[in-house]
Amino acid sequence: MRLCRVMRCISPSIRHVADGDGWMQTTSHDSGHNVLVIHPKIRWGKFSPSKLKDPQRQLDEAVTLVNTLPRFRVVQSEMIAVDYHTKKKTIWGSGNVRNIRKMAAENRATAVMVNIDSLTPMQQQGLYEEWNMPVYDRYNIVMEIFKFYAQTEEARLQIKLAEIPYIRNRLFFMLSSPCDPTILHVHKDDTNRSDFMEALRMREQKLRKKIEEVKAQNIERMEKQRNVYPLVAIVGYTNAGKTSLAKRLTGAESLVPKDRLFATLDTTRHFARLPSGRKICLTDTIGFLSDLPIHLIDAFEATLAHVKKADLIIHIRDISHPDWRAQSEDVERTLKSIGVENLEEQVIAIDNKIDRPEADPEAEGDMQISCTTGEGMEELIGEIDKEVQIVTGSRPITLRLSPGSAAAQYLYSNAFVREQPEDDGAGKLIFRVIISAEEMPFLSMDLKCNMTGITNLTPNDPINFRWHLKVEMKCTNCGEQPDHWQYVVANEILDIPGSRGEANLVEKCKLCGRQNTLSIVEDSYGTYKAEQNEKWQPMVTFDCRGVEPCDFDPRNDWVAEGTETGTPFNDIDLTEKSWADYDEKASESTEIQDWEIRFSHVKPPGKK
Ligand SMILES: Nc1nc2c(ncn2[C@@H]2O[C@H](COP(=O)(O)OP(=O)(O)OP(=O)(O)O)[C@@H](O)[C@H]2O)c(=O)[nH]1
Ligand SMILES: [Mg+2]
Repeated sequence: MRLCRVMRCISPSIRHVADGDGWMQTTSHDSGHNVLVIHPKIRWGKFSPSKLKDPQRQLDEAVTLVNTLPRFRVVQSEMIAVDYHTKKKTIWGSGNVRNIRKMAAENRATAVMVNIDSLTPMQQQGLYEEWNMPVYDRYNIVMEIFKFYAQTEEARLQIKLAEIPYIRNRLFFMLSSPCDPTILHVHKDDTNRSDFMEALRMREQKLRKKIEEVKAQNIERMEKQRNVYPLVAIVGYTNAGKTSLAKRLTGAESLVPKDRLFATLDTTRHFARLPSGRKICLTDTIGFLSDLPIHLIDAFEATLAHVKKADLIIHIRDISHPDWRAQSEDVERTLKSIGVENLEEQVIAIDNKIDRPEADPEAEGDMQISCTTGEGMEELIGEIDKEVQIVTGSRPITLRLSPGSAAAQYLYSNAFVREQPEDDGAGKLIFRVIISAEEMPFLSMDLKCNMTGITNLTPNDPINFRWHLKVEMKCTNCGEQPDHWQYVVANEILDIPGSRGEANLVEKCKLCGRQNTLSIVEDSYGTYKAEQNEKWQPMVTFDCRGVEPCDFDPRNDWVAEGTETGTPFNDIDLTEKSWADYDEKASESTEIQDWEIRFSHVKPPGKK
């Protein structure tokens, strides 16, 4: 009788399949269900669970997952043993299948959740026929949660992509075994296309393209930010305390920890200042969960790009959870699957919730904390500071600088100065700071060219020479690209508006209003020497704050001398970035070719 009812809906459904393209996964969180949750506990064999995973905890987690959905309510949960594996069409033998049907009826359940990562369409159909009610797996429930709670466009796109392999697999199944698609949690929207597989492929392609764009934007934003701040990502099993930790470290009001699985579905960025004065960009991320199909993680690639690209990853573990070891393994496995290769070096493991009586005293993470009481937080911040210094290659250095110099102001305004600088008694201050090469405000302009018959190429009068540069804004608030040439002259000194400092170039950012400056470092001029021909050689050093040169136009007024003869060449024109002449004394031609410029960070002049 039940079978007949199912069969009656097969033919129209299959016609739909052949006609339409707009296949979607159904969402049931609007209508809701009374759910019977069954965990198939594998008794023995190679598919029996890892010793770290307690089946009762797995069942408890499934109950929490289902109850996370607003209109879903677990009415009963049971563990029912199964031999060897869960691959049979109805998972259990007929006796257990009958018992589950009875249990569902007694508890007035309207749906059953079988706690395995994903049921095959054949199992979903087989169990539906046995129980005559929708059958969910872990994947279905997680997708329902994601769909209900996703807030941003990025999360929604990723969810849509994650559905596609599921829908494709169901549609293939329906071609050979027609059934009501809603049994398999798919339905069709109103659009009609005959080549539905092709339509699905097109949809996947479009989504992938959009997600690639989002990912590229995320990476670009991160790379830009990384130029300024080290990136620290917080990861962990869902509900471990990631958001709580991010809130503790940054004080961000917008972060609201919740006692709910997958409370965070989108990556958010926040800033924190470490004791060394270094500012870091901290990301709170989506939680991990065991036994999820890999394509679901793949689909969240754009969001997880923040983790992959992080300089340091904090893995927070809820050690008050009885299964924290298994959860920790799941997180490490997921990190590896998204391409984090060097867990030992890149990740610090933090044990959270030590205030709870259930906290495992034998947990052996790198540090122990409680986000609720704040215990261990100071040590953790010190550890993050130390790790960030290591990963960014920062080290303590001593600088002797003039009090009003641009470099001294750079150190102050970027909070590198943590202790009062000492007066050296000769008008300079001695700064002791922790800084990485990338954060140095000094940029060397290096030249590589091929010179024939000449040496000691240099501007004719370096301190009055016009260094024509394209200057890029580096202030964090915007990313203005340069479109014009401007020049700096060492002898032309400008006041920095609103400060007592001076610089050779002052540029106010049109977008953020910040005064950015560039100065030529005194006596930093180099000459291009024949002995190092075709090798990078420094020509001048710039002190940059908020701006950086990215191109140089040599123009004219350069000098050099014959390599063997010392013949002076006093008016070399490099407008074409090449030059040719003749050295009478040596009876040979002289040339400059293959002109190339690069800018590289260097140690500050005056470093002790
Ligand atoms: N007792 C105690 N509770 C904590 C601690 N840290 C976090 N919590 C609680 O644990 C729950 C989950 O915290 P969240 O910070 O939202 O966890 P999450 O890892 O961001 O969770 P998802 O975003 O859902 O993956 C909240 O109710 C927190 O108040 C702690 O150290 N001790
Ligand atoms: Mg969270």
